[in-house]
Amino acid sequence: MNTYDIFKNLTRGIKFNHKKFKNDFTKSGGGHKNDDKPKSETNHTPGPNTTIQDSTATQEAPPSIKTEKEDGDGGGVTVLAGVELSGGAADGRKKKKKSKKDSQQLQLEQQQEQVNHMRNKLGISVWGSDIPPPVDNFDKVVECGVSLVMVNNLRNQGYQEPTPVQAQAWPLLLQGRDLLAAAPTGSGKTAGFVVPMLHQLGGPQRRGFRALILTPTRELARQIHRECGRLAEGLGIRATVITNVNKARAKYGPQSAKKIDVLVTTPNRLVYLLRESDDGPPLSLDNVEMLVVDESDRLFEEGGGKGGGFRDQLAEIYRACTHPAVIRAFFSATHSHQVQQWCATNLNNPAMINVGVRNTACKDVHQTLTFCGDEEGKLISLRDIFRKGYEPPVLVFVQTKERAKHLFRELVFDNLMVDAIHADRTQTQRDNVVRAFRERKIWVLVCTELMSRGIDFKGVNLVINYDFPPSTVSYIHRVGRTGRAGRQGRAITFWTMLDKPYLRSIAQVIQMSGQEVPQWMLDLKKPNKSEKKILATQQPDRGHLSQAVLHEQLEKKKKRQMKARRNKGKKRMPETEKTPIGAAETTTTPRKKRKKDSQE
Ligand SMILES: Nc1ncnc2c1ncn2[C@@H]1O[C@H](COP(=O)(O)OP(=O)(O)OP(=O)(O)O)[C@@H](O)[C@H]1O
Repeated sequence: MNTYDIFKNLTRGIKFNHKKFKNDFTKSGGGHKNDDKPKSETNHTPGPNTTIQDSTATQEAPPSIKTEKEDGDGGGVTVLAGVELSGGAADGRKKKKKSKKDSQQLQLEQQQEQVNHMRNKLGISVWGSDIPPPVDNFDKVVECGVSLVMVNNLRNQGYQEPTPVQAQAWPLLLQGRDLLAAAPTGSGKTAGFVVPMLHQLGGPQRRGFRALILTPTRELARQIHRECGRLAEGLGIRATVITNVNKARAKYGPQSAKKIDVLVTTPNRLVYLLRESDDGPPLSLDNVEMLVVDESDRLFEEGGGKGGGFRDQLAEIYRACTHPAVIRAFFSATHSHQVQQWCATNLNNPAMINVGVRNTACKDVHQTLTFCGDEEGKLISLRDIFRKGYEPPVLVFVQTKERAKHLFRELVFDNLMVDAIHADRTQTQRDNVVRAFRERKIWVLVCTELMSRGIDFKGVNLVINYDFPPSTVSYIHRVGRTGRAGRQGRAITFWTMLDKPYLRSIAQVIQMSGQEVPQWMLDLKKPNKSEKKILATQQPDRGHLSQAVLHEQLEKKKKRQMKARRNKGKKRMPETEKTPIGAAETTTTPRKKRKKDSQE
């Protein structure tokens, strides 16, 4: 290759600006063709836009290369489209950078548009910085680093794709972000935190508890424990649930606890164990890398457990998780402003996600409100539903454990295969009832608020709110025991005049989930502050569930009174020890009078 060839290659496409470099051009004898120039090249006739970098070279710009004029800027030398070298070189660089930036920006905007479209389709809203796109199929989940073993475990459960909450929560938690997630009942929140948790743990490490899941009830803790087991199959990770604190003390001692990676429990049991002080607490949370609070709004409530409310217990547990890089995740079907505020203040760059319309009932549940007049009317309506034919299993919610007992006694002779679950039953009884209901040995389960949250009974077809729920949050969770994982369900809520002040708010929740309610219910007066307070703090006095219950209670009362009278008779002092008649006044002087007398 001679010098000309080298020069030609180097200056290919370069244009010379005659006007700008006129003087230099004249000085160097411009216009004289180079003698070294090959014949073929000399045949080129420079056109008006043909640029010449040096008098020695004449080059026609290739069609792909833009000329200055095409660029609309008369000052520079164009080497490649949009890139100028001399004259306006700086401008050109800027322009190139700008257009590169523009195209990158455009690409980013297009990607964001696609992500937004996907989120809209899945009903996901997000808050926080750098939220990764949702993973809407299992291939993308594998791309995020989740092991094939775990994805196969998900497929073995019959799951075909992630649910919306999983699609958005998984990539966030896999990145180690703190998270607050709200998604409808039955939308797969459990796997939403269990999958990234198991991924985070990797495999067994014999370092003690490395993940902790808190739930408000023992039943829910057991259920989550079971799900952990199913999804951890083949990973070697072990999970446990605290069923008995006394056994737990021995079981989770310094040696044995090391084998178990995941602890699922209610806060009060854990706090009890953490407070053991003689030889230090029997279990340690120092190695917990992931803390999950399920039903987080419930666990932020002040009341709710022995030894302080849930919130105090949660704070104690939170303090005991001392690992510097602990990931914290809060999940619930109902969003609480209080939890959101707390998370925004106390978590590390938290992400917040919401699926569907906030604080509304699952849209797959067909909901109705039935006026029953009074308590007798409710019982008649209930029997009517059963008489007309129903598809078990059915959950019937009542206000208190006493009412659960009474309704059970009413229904037990109706040939319904009925049982009841409430806090007065022993843990073994509760476990047996839950098992029997899952196995369809029980068709109708009378229950209290205890069963309203989180419990996943497959295929519950009907929920009956026999007693009006105490709040919209309670309503959402109760009716959410049906219509799970995309199945259809039905919920009937009985009401009497006692419930009228609170009818409007429940009617609104039903309307928000896309269903029709009579306009007059929506037009009812809003409960005032004091009514709201009363509803939130005390249950309405509903009287007796039925005449039979009333009769039974009267009988019981009579028996109690008779027994008390008998006991009183037995306790009377023997005749000889009786106070002399004259002294009776002094011994029976009322306390108030005695005090007054002494003051005098
Ligand atoms: N990806 C999925 N595809 C299909 N079904 C799923 C999927 N993930 C979970 N499920 C099923 O959905 C049902 C409800 O899941 P889960 O109990 O986790 O709901 P949840 O959102 O926690 O409800 P709740 O708010 O009532 O606690 C379960 O039976 C579960 O097996």
